[in-house]
Amino acid sequence: MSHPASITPSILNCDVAHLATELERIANADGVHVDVMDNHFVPNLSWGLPVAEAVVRSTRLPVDAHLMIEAADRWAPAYAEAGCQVVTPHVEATQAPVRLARELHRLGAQAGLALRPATPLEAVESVLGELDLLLVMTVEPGFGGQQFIEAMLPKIKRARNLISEQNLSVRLQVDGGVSRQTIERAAEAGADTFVAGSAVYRADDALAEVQALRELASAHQH
Ligand SMILES: O=C(CO)[C@H](O)[C@H](O)COP(=O)(O)O
Ligand SMILES: [Fe+2]
Repeated sequence: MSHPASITPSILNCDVAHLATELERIANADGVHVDVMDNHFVPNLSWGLPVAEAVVRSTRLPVDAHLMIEAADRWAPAYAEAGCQVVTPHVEATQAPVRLARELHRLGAQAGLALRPATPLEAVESVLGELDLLLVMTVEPGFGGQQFIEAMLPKIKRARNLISEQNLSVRLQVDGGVSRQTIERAAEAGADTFVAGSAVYRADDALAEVQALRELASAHQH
């Protein structure tokens, strides 16, 4: 069974000079998605722990940290300590996903795990039971504003099947190119948690955009 559709806007391309105002624009969202990039795991540098802490302090919404960084085992626990509700390192960047998930739980956070588009689901199959959230990337990680990779839809379906077969309640998140044009197909395929960056922040009325995305997703969930 899917969870009710959650919309978690990415603040990657918001106006960081006005962080508090930008967070108010999405006050009706289900969470805030903070993209951490280290210019090694991905060819881009965004921000790290101090900004994640500032976001946690500046919103009442739960914060999910998407860690596009190497040495995830070394750095991910600090995001749990900073008050992020969900911490999502990449499976390609952790040596010990189970130990890391358990460490995140011990620190009071939920444990996520993300997959690059080219990483097969088999990489997480045996550790799904330790997770609260599985993130299937629908763009190559590194930049906002890219086009949704349609070829990820079968992977989302298989991820949903794996979660059901193992009788788990892991959230299935999609991230990258999610908009009114793509969210229905992602929901149909089995996603229940939707990151949308440019679609929300480029809208004149971000609150209305969040609501529209949620309604479209809900209408297409199984
Ligand atoms: O992880 C990411 C990029 O690596 C971002 O979360 C994602 O790109 C959101 O932006 P958009 O909705 O514009 O694609
Ligand atoms: Fe992200």
